Amino acid sequence: NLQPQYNGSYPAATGTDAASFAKTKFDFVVVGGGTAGLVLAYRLSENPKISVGVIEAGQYRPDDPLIGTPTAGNLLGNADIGTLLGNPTYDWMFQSVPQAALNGLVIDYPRGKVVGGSSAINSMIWQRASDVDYDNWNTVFQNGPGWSAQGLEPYFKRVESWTEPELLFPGQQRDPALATAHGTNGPISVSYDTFLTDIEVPSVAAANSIGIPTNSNPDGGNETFIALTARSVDPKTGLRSYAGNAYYQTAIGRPNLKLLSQAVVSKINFSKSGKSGIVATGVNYIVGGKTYTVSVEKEVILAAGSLKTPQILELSGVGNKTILSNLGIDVLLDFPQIGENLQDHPVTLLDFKVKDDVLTLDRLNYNQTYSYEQQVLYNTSASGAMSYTEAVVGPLPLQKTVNSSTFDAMFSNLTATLATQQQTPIQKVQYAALESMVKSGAVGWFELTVVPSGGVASTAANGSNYLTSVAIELDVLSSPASLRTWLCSMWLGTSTFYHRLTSAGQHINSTDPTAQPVIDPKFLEIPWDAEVLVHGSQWVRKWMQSEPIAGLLEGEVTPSLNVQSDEEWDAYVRTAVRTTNHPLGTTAMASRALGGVVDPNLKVYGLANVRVVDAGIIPMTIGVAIQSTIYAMAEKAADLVKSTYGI
Ligand SMILES: Cc1cc2nc3c(=O)[nH]c(=O)nc-3n(C[C@H](O)[C@H](O)[C@H](O)COP(=O)(O)OP(=O)(O)OC[C@H]3O[C@@H](n4cnc5c(N)ncnc54)[C@H](O)[C@@H]3O)c2cc1C
Repeated sequence: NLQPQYNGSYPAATGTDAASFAKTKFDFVVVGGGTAGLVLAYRLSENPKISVGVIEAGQYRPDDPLIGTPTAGNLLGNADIGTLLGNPTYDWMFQSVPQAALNGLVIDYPRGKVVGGSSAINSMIWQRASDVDYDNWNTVFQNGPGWSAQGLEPYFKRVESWTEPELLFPGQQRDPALATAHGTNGPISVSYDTFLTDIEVPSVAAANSIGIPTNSNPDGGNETFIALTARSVDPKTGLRSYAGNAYYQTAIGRPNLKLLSQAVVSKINFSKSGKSGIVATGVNYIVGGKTYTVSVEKEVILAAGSLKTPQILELSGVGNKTILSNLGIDVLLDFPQIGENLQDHPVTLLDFKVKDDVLTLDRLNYNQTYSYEQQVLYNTSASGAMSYTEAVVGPLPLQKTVNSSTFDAMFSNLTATLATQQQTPIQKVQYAALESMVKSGAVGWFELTVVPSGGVASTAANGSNYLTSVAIELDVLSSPASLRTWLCSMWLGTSTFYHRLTSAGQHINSTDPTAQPVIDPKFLEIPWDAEVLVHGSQWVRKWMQSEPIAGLLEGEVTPSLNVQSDEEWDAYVRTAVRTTNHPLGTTAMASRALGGVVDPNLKVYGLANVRVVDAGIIPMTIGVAIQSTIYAMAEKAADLVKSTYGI
């Protein structure tokens, strides 16, 4: 059985405590030691004259094998060493409110609660979106050319230490442009799987056989089609490379950087309005039931994630005045857009039983000899099944998965739906951008992924092998329509992502800073979203029925071939939707006129010295998984802060 390799004790000390932290003079206080927060902490504290304090609710767990070992915490949900998701040591374990369009289904929202944040618990897929997604931040959301594909490119590179792939998928060429797209000197190690199960290559070949080509350079500005995806794993050690070890641990000795773990920030304190807005003077945080206050000389940087940063603003009196007044919170700044515009990538899973002699990761769970051999291999050479992360991703243009009459019918339904909706200014431009993107066929609308194990969409029978295919909607219209989807596979499984335009949001309904906010992604409230998932799931079935993957499968388990008509698929999809864990947009970076919350310098409108740097600032879903984008944004944010103060 898999055993943890670490014999130290948790939580590890970070060299400060609640009382001494409160007495320290900080130029910057970063709220949230997660993905973006630790990039800021690392970069700002490069200057020894600048003092940086980070407050993180979770524990500091360096060298934790559950975080470090790629297959341990996520894929092997039933491994003896435990799981990351659904484990309160690592996960806030949020849940959505019952979803009206999903017959009251409640969606689990895992979020990292540990030094490193969600980068410590995520699936490590490392993708960059098509240029148009970033260019929209400049043109559509009016943030200026610095926020464009070209403006962000140096920051994507600054994050990465990229190693080229050893293995190639069917149809993949060695493209020198893939290397040019990546950086080689940054903190995060970016590499490719060196171990594959028996599932990936036949899956890619099957996609090729039904008209989906392999993209040899998905990171060079065009994300579309099937590719060998990069991952945030150090190829030398086989360990997850994340904000905790790549950024924080390498800066931990700096005397001007202090990180207080296991402390929950409850509010920002403000003084009277200055010339450029209301001035933050510091933050309150709670440790062991006691509230402490730390003051700040220059800025408070909120990096608590898209589901927590709005909560802290609202608890501090900055938000929708009706919500705040109802809770007895003094309103400092009425700002109804805070916590709105929640967007996410929904996903639907299909799973398939795989023939007994075909290798999937299930073997690690039911065959102790194999599991032991693989652990030895991992410990001695950082390779083998324990080093695996999902390798096959494919953001597909909608036109590749539905025929032109279905495409046209979907659009006329969408137009009819939108005609009945009142759209906010930001939703209007989001919809226009999404319409133009989907029609161009230049971006993925749903993404397929193959997960070579079971137990995700249905309960795995012991000793059997599975694959789950995932259909993820990528571009979703939040408040009226969801447009883009991601399809994945793993026992070969399927999931879906999308760009959404619904008045989805997340707000407080309690003054307790430890209470979870009300999270309402409003999944599938726009019929378009359900249609995308239905057609995406149907496409995944067709894919899995194509050779050479079909020959490895015993058959479809979930939803099963009993589901055939569009109506049956629709009913299935509404029971099966989950999140792919990419909530964003709740403090959108956009012009004030559009209803943005932060300006292009990431400063909250109306506040003199509070910035937000986390997934919440992304104004609209992008066509890929979002971690590399968040790291790049945070690197750029550090430059913006430095240039503000000439440091
Ligand atoms: C299960 C899962 C799988 C994912 N898989 C992938 C993937 O494969 N590829 C990909 O690209 N993306 C993936 N993502 C998404 C990606 O990891 C996240 O979007 C990204 O890490 C979020 O970064 P962030 O800085 O916005 O927030 P986070 O990294 O979540 O950081 C927020 C931090 O703030 C802390 N915090 C919150 N509130 C408070 C408070 N009041 N006081 C003190 N601290 C607080 C939190 O504990 C946390 O550490 C996944 C996410 C999850 C959860």
